[in-house]
Amino acid sequence: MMMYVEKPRVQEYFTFSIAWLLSFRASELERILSKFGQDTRKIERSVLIGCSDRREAWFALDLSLGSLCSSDSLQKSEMETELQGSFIQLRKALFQLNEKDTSLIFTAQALLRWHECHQFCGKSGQPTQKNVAGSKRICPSSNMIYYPQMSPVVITLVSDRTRCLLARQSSFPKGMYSALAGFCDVGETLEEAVRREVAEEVGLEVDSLQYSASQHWPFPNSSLMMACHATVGPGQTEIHVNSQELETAGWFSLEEVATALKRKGPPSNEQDGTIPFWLPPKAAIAHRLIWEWVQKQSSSSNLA
Ligand SMILES: NC(=O)C1=CN([C@@H]2O[C@H](COP(=O)(O)OP(=O)(O)OC[C@H]3O[C@@H](n4cnc5c(N)ncnc54)[C@H](OP(=O)(O)O)[C@@H]3O)[C@@H](O)[C@H]2O)C=CC1
Ligand SMILES: [Mg+2]
Repeated sequence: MMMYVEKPRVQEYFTFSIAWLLSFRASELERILSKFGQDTRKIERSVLIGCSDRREAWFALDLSLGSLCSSDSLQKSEMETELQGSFIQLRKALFQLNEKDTSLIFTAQALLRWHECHQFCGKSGQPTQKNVAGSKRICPSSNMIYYPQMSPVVITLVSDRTRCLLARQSSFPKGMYSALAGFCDVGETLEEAVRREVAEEVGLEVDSLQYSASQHWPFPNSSLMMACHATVGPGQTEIHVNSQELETAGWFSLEEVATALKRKGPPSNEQDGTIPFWLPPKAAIAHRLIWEWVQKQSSSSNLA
């Protein structure tokens, strides 16, 4: 993926690097596209993702190898040399990006993927056309207008007031645990979705819940993550893991969670070959929920 900044007259472009985003002017991007045998009109596929403090409009363009050049690794390394950066999987980049860049890249990823998957009108079957900003697609044949969609998702950190419940899906990186998450069903409120998801995934009945914060999340498609803290009553802590949804789940103490929170990214194996458990990066709202819980528990244990 590559991003660029558009000023009223001058354009600059960004590309993913290992630790930062690089910027290029429009003329430079045109040169790069030409050099790699690409049609410079591909710039029209870019989407508006934000604007700088100096009121420069920022656009993003997908330069991933699948969309731009053949998958041969020579092209990839040539492009990395040309751009003086490195392609990196977006999820891995989350451990290195700051909050502002993460938000820009999440928007870019979500919008670019949405356009890629909504090329045709569901009513007429005809091709749809992107507007300049990329905020919608229009079908000239049926006049249908399509706007980018987001799915509402609840994410809940359940606590029994002394421990918190963390779980892992088999698709998570080895050793990583997170809070419980799930898509809201049509017709559900946020509160109903939290209660249903917690009951479905670990068989617990939530007795109180408190909203914390929200986050846009672009994996695998655009979601609006709504994060909550929930508690279960004493004597209501027996977990029944739904093995179709989760690999495992368990209660963790304040000390265990506080230690895991200090680990930055996947830790190395212990001497016996096991991996100490670790938590999602700061860019994920799960991290915030867990951090908030640690803060609250620490201050109440200091008061005790
Ligand atoms: N930012 C963060 O901190 C975190 C974000 N997440 C995100 O939360 C999201 C939900 O978590 P997850 O546990 O997977 O959700 P669920 O527990 O709801 O399980 C996923 C299943 O829900 C069904 N489903 C219902 N509606 C949708 C929809 N709109 N899109 C896709 N699947 C749907 C699918 O089932 P079927 O196959 O039967 O159709 C899918 O396999 C994920 O996108 C995940 O990346 C998760 C944890 C942390
Ligand atoms: Mg889930």
